Amino acid sequence: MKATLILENGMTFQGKAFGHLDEALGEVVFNTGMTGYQEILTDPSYTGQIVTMTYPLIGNYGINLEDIESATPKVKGFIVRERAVKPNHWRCEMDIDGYLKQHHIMAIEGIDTRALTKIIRTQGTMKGIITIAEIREEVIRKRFDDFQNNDAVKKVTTKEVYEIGGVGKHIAVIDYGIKGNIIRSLKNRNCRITVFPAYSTAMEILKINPDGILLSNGPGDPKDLPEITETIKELLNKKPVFGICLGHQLLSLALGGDTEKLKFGHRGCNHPVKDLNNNRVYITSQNHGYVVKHNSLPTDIVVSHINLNDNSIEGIQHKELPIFSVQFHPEASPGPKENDYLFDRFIKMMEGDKQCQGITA
Ligand SMILES: NC(=O)CC[C@H](N)C(=O)O
Repeated sequence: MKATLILENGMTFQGKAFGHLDEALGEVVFNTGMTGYQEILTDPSYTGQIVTMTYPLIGNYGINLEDIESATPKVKGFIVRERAVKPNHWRCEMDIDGYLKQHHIMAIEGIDTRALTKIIRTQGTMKGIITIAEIREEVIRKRFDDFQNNDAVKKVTTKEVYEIGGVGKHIAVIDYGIKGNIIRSLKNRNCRITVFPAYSTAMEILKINPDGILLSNGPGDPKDLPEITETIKELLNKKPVFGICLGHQLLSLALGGDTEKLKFGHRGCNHPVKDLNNNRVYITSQNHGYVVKHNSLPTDIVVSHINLNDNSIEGIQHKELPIFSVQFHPEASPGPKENDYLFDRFIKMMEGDKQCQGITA
């Protein structure tokens, strides 16, 4: 069945529908990962976004029910150059078409994703619609004008507090739309984990007397979450804090910093980041559209990580207190696993290891 991708700038692309045959409206972003489409589809940080994959063949190893980052796909829509119709892998349980159909996610294939990515890179991230219908110009305009994504965290956060047993450090994890591998990374380190809904109060969180607090990744603009930022302010100074992606952005706002939107974001598995603690360059997994602004942070905070592609801030650390955060994904999934040393750093920090606590530049 024919389908059209309509961009906010008026450009259209013709392709073929797959997955749920209907319509999807969202912010069009691109991901440069060559593999990892399952993890990408199910990463809650993509809530409200239509993801286009720059790698030209998607779906070739099919879908299994292990490599998922949350129970269901969270992308609003999916764009590929070519969909593999006959997946082949020993763990493959179904094909991508059936999977997206089952979860009502609209997708389009046959799109020149290279041209589309170039448009986004030059003009910036913009909204888009994928549809099998003919929609009138005014209706399209109205849909774009009405589109909002500021309640995305509310949609994906856990509704209830839940606990995962363990004999190690007790971590209060605040779920803004958490990826499964963050939990697995803590579990692998024997942590006892209590997961809280995004809008939990500082009192509720501190009541369990955790050894440390992890602020998770999540969708949307951190500035749409002033209440959460206030809660984080109340947590600072009380417990060691580790923030990842949205958690890093919210922590930065709570510390008095500022964030802004990147032109087209960072989404992929091979972004070079320098850890200024040890001067090593790591290859990181990324998925974000917002970033902490340079020179916006108070003097007791140092920039600990820098993106080597565009020099943007990739991590911060408090000079005195056990507080640090990164913009990229130490839990990988998809992408290189070489950054999971940061979970070890968090554990050491909770054990009172001062060396992990702030760099003196
Ligand atoms: N992965 C994330 O946590 C993304 C953070 C935020 N939603 C952004 O796009 O910048």
